[in-house]
Amino acid sequence: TPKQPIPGSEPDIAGKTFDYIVVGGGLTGLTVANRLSEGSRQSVLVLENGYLVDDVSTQVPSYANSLNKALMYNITSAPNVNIGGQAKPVWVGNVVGGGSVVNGMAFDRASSADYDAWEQLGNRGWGWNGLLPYFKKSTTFTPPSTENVKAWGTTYDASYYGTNGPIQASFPPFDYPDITTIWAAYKSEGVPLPKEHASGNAVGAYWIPTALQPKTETRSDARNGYYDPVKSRSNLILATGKTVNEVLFDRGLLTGYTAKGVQYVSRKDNSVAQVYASKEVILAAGAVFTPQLLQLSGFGPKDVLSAAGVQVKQDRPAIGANMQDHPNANMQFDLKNLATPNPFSGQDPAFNASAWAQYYANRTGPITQAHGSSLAFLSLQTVSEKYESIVANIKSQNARTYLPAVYADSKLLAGFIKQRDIIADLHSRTDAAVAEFPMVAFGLAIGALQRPLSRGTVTLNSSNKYGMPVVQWNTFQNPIDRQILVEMVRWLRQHWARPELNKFQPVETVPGTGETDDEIIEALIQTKALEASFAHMSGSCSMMPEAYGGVVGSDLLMYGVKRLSIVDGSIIPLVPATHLQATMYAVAEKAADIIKGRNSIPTIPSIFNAFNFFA
Ligand SMILES: Cc1cc2nc3c(=O)[nH]c(=O)nc-3n(C[C@H](O)[C@H](O)[C@H](O)COP(=O)(O)OP(=O)(O)OC[C@H]3O[C@@H](n4cnc5c(N)ncnc54)[C@H](O)[C@@H]3O)c2cc1C
Repeated sequence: TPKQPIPGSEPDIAGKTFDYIVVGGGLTGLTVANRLSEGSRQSVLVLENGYLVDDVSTQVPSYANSLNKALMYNITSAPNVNIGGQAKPVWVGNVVGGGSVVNGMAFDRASSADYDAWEQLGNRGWGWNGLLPYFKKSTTFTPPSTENVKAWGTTYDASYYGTNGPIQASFPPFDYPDITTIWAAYKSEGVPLPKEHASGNAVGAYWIPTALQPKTETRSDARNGYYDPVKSRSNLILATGKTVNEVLFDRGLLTGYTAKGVQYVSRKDNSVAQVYASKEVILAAGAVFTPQLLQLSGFGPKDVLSAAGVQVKQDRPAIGANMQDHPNANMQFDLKNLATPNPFSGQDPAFNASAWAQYYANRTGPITQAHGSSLAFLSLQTVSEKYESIVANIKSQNARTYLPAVYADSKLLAGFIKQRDIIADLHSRTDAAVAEFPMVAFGLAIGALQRPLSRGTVTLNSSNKYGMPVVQWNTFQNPIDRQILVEMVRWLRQHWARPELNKFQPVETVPGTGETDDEIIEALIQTKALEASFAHMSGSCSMMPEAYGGVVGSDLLMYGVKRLSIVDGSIIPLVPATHLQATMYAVAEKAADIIKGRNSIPTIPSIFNAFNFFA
């Protein structure tokens, strides 16, 4: 059971002014705060809703195999008619470190094509080449041990990783024996086997590191990587248990809206206070709460704001649109003859006790493992013989048909059409993945769709604007997403019928039935095996040109206002085919450089500034 959170000290911040205010002390917020407070010249305040939590559930890798609900928000999505009216949990960390403290610890990247797509969407400098230095800067890589390589055949190329970044990427000194059999099936299947997925070629079956501190075999996260080592800096203040509920603006006749600070509620006593930023307010509240905060502040679709009783400052349909994730089918196979140990061995109290004793004695054994180190990300060509017709259908669809109502906005629609063209291209290629199949040593066979065409929304709750926002993924609104997921189910069925896996005598139990597309989807719905999310919410305040429905530009400044930037998962314009954390560390590192760069320019005398001569 997690220990009670530590409220920490209550810094005296109310009414004060800082150079930067960072809203959200999660993965990206702590990364940016660390870098901006380097050199002790700039003051940085981080306001985080959660608390500092130190306990076994946040540190020991095997805990990452279950959901740490105590440290997450309690949110359920809106019901979705396309998945049988089901509402799904929305997983977001509510703790200092955010998602990095509760996530599954998988530490991987997408292919270069996924990031180059961001640049193609009009974001100069945000392609693979622009991000690679920041992937490196954020990370320290420790290669797998010689024994590990010998036992499992782990491959890697250290040159694509960093050597002294705050986040530790390493390999647990353990895997289950059956993983070798699972790998044998992939190898004989003829899928690509890249030596190192982090090279920009992340298509095929490959080994990935875990966000894991190799000396202690404990979680490496934004809290212990980016905050703890610098928390004594006098110019960096973290205030926990603070819920920011409004960005405050000055409004000048000629200058428009300029962010000047934020308002927050202290969870301890419900008191309300304001703090001010002289340089920038930086939003890092994540893809669910950043759009909510902007809408609470008067920026968003005007019907949504009005319905919730928020005065509209700017009608901005794009804020809360373009939301993406990785919807997935959780198939299950009953497997016989699992080797020992296997992921169920921990149910035996004696085995469990010895595993913990081994972990405490020498940091080895099953407790060191989170979700494992083996993944398969495959292209559409590998997954489906119908790939050509699927791509043709994407191109010939009327783009507006399968989008939420807010896409009546012509800019949002233009952005979607541009994204759709890129998706069609990536779906037709072999150097970008469309499907993830995590490799595990038991019968859970997940297929996660990597580049959906359906678009979700995050909007204020009209009956309680300060309550949890309405998250609607609109999973499968676009029938092509559904079709590809069905093809992935078929691919998994063929995979489990392979001779290399015969020893398990696999019997599909979930969904267990279904031959046609409709039958498969219906069976997945009935068995509650369809999930809307891989906890990879992104895109809800996208970085794109304004003409494409972007909310921030490639400088991360929000359009239409001044001194307000966004650095979290909401800026991802097109969700990449990967788990998100390594990407978000790189994004936040790059964001910090951009923000530092623009604020080190000598200040223009205010008289000129007021008239916007140099803007
Ligand atoms: C259960 C789970 C499993 C995951 N598994 C993996 C994985 O295995 N590998 C991987 O690569 N990625 C994984 N991820 C995804 C990854 O952790 C996220 O993409 C990443 O944390 C996003 O970073 P962020 O900074 O955008 O948001 P977050 O890390 O979520 O940070 C946002 C922070 O803002 C705070 N906040 C929100 N609203 C307010 C407000 N109004 N006022 C003050 N503070 C606020 C939140 O409490 C939170 O701490 C997982 C995520 C989850 C939740």
